[in-house]
Amino acid sequence: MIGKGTSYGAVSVINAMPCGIGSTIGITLRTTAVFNPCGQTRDVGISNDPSENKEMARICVAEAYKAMGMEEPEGWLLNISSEIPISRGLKSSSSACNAILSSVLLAERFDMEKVDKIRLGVNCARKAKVTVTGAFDDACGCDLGGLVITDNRKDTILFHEDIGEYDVLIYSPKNKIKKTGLPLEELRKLSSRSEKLVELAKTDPFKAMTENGRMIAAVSGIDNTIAEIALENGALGAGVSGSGPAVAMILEKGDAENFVERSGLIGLISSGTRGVQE
Ligand SMILES: Nc1ncnc2c1ncn2[C@@H]1O[C@H](COP(=O)(O)OP(=O)(O)OP(=O)(O)O)[C@@H](O)[C@H]1O
Ligand SMILES: O=C(O)C1=C[C@@H](O)[C@@H](O)[C@H](O)C1
Repeated sequence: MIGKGTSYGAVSVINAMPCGIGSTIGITLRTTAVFNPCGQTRDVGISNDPSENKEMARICVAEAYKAMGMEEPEGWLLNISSEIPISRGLKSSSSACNAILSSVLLAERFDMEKVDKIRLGVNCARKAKVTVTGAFDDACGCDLGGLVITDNRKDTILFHEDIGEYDVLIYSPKNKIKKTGLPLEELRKLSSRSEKLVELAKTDPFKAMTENGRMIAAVSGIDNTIAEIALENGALGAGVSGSGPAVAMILEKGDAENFVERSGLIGLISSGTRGVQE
């Protein structure tokens, strides 16, 4: 049977690299994976970025079969298609892990608890070395929606709540930032400042997002000017997402079009918050 899995994107409220606790807001950008166990070769296609590395996708398929206690078939076809640009800080790898695992489990008609599937995806990302902490915060934001705060050292959810509907605009430059070569030592020095944002995120996630973005941008040498322009023009929160270079902006529902006119910012990706999914 052919299996089709779907997951979504997320933007950062707190980057987990400094203190191990991270937070995200789920957004509506979508990733789809279609898995077909057939033939004699194992082929991966990433439609939105064909030259990207396929190792993580292969690991997801192998780990899904291991988790099901089944032998991986000799041949299969996997195609992933995503609205999320890769390696910009927009949780593309987490979303892809979730969608790929869902597609394989569905193809084999195998039931797995949602959070167990998310944890399996996080371990695939670790194995593929595309993450620093495992990014359980990102993976939960992508699959569960709403606002999540997680402890990535234990892969546990500390907080999960709906935040209502907002427009989300994203500035996603052409350059990619990979997980190798990040200033991890400098980022870890932000640990106590980052811990203070955890309580703030529960009551004012947009302010936490703004503060986090300023902190991460300063230490990583990423340009946060777009976020400051967005805030001057009425964004409720704005900042570098993940390790960048993308900048996410949260706006009142229905304000995106006027915001673009007011701010003069162009070439933004348009999305919205995604409500809590059980
Ligand atoms: N849509 C996708 N399909 C298949 N593999 C993907 C996809 N997105 C990411 N990957 C895998 O993850 C790697 C990129 O991981 P990286 O962590 O840099 O991206 P990201 O998840 O977009 O970034 P961030 O964690 O900062 O949000 C790619 O080289 C590829 O192996
Ligand atoms: O690779 C990681 O561990 C992470 C990547 C970024 O998206 C961060 O925002 C996230 O909190 C942790």
